[in-house]
Amino acid sequence: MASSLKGPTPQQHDGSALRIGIVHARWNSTIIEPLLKGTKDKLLACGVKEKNIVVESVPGSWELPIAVKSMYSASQVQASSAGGGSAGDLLASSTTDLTALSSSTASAPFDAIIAIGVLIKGETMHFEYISDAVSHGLMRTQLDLGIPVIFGVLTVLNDDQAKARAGLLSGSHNHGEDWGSAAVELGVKRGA
Ligand SMILES: O=c1[nH]c(NC[C@H](O)[C@H](O)[C@H](O)CO)c([N+](=O)[O-])c(=O)[nH]1
Repeated sequence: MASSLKGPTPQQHDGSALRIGIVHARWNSTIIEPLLKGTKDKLLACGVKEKNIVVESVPGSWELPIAVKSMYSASQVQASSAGGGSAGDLLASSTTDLTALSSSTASAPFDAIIAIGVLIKGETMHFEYISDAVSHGLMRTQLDLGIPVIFGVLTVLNDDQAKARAGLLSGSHNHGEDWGSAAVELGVKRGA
């Protein structure tokens, strides 16, 4: 694969005080799983504590914006009722369904939320409509809520493009790593 000028220039930031949410779709799970692993591994490498990473899943990418909003809102409600508290040691890391969030996740505000999905072009216009709606929905959610929402949605034209961006092909890069870095950077800068 020819080398490209494209790609982020990540910065080094200390994520040890951050609380990060991850919401991922279950569609195309053979691509979702390595993306999720790459994201989590990068968060841990940046010092984010395992117990401060909360993971939830939804059926597909269409549900990501509302799931991000629900994750944010549930943590805000719990944080206010529990008297706030730092991101510190208040959380149990768990892979929970969205409905379980309000009961199972301890209270502390999120510093950033990462939305992960994989949209692969099919025969119809379904791909275009979902891609457009989800990208605009996630952008609106972060601006409305004032919390960084990292765009971790692949919109690809075929399976090989998806595999390449999940780091599954020889010499390919797992884009989840970039999303983890972005979440830490924005989380740190937001709290600065
Ligand atoms: O995450 C995805 N959801 C997809 N559809 C499901 C959609 O996101 C919703 O979950 C569903 O429409 C129910 O609301 C996809 N396709 O249809 O191709 C896809 O490629 N990726």
